Amino acid sequence: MKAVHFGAGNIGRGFVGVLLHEAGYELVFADVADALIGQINDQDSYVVHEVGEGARDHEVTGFSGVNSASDLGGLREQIVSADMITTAVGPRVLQIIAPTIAEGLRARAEAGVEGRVAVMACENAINATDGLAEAIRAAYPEADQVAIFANTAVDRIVPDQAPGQGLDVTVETYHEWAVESAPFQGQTPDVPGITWVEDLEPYITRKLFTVNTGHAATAYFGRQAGITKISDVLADAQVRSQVEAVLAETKELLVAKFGFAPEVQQAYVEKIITRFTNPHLPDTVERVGRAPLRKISRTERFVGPAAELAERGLSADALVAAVAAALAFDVPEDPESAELQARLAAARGDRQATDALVTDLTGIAEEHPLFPALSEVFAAA
Ligand SMILES: NC(=O)c1ccc[n+]([C@@H]2O[C@H](COP(=O)([O-])OP(=O)(O)OC[C@H]3O[C@@H](n4cnc5c(N)ncnc54)[C@H](O)[C@@H]3O)[C@@H](O)[C@H]2O)c1
Ligand SMILES: O=P(O)(O)OC[C@@H](O)[C@@H](O)[C@H](O)[C@H](O)CO
Repeated sequence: MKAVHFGAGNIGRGFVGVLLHEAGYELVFADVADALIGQINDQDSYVVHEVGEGARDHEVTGFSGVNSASDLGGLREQIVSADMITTAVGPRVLQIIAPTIAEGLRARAEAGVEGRVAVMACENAINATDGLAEAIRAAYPEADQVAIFANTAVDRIVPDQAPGQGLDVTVETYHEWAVESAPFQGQTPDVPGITWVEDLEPYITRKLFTVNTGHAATAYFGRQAGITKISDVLADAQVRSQVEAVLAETKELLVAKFGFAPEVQQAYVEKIITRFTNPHLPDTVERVGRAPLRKISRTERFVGPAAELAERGLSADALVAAVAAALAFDVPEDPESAELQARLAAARGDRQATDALVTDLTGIAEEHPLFPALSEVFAAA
């Protein structure tokens, strides 16, 4: 069995790669980072080091790399003979890789390969595979004849890796990979690390609006407090209470929307806070806060739940405070942070312009009940 995995970064090597290797898959990493692909092809193995309680090392072997920008022929060949295609490239990159996957699927159909290849986007976004599938179908309308598309939710904290570590990856012990089973019609691939679920929506929404909402709030409030390491941030009593207030709001929504028992959701929140405070995990507010434009967008971890709370007449004050902290995320090396700061600077002092920015960046229109609160924080930014 062979899996082609797009994105040989933290989650690619430290999560999807190791679970597929342990399920017996040969791995082909596709990435645009030439030096990384060179390293992958030079090495026979790498190690995934878990840190924290119950940690152990996992050796990954049986992999190769293909440069998906410069070796389109090689990539196409790999897709023709793959049993699975996974991605961990970032939600906004899916549109970029879709035409390449479409080409591979077309070649697969032309070669008459039997069996459909499973395509699963492993990104922090609701229904990421649906978006990828739509873009693939736009380039190759017969894609469903050769591929099965399934949405997933992936959860494992994998920080940026220290330079000089080669391909080895340091990760937390915890991991969860939930995938919707329905598209496979009873024939789900045999991957012991995957939890198959009939309805993914509660899983992915709860993951995004608890783990990622809490994580991003920790990063933005933590950076404002001048703290760099994620595990240090929650030792600050004020930041901790801000993060807890944010998670109390998303808890209220998740309990009301999906019927999770309040005590079960509270236990989930507490477990997640323990994961954030793992002192052995070298994670930073800059990594966790990366791409703030994506993180304050309409369906994402702050505005997504805040909008639904406001529509239900419930408070979203803590989430709005987290958006305010996100607007203060000024990290010039992060392209989205640089763009955010430039756009805020251009609008500053002009209420019409800052209000227009609210709608442009968060997708919240003037008539929405969340608009007045967002209007205030954008005007103050
Ligand atoms: N790191 C985590 O803790 C974590 C956990 C769960 C989910 N995720 C999600 O996984 C995805 C990847 O995150 P990450 O932390 O591994 O990021 P990363 O930056 O470590 O890895 C992304 C990789 O994608 C590659 N890439 C970029 N554009 C590409 C393209 N056009 N074609 C092929 N490869 C391309 C990059 O070169 C890089 O190697 C994101 O959606 C993220 O939200 C991350
Ligand atoms: O990857 P992002 O940028 O969507 O979010 C940053 C972190 O919150 C994220 O990578 C978490 O570590 C991960 O989602 C945990 O499962």
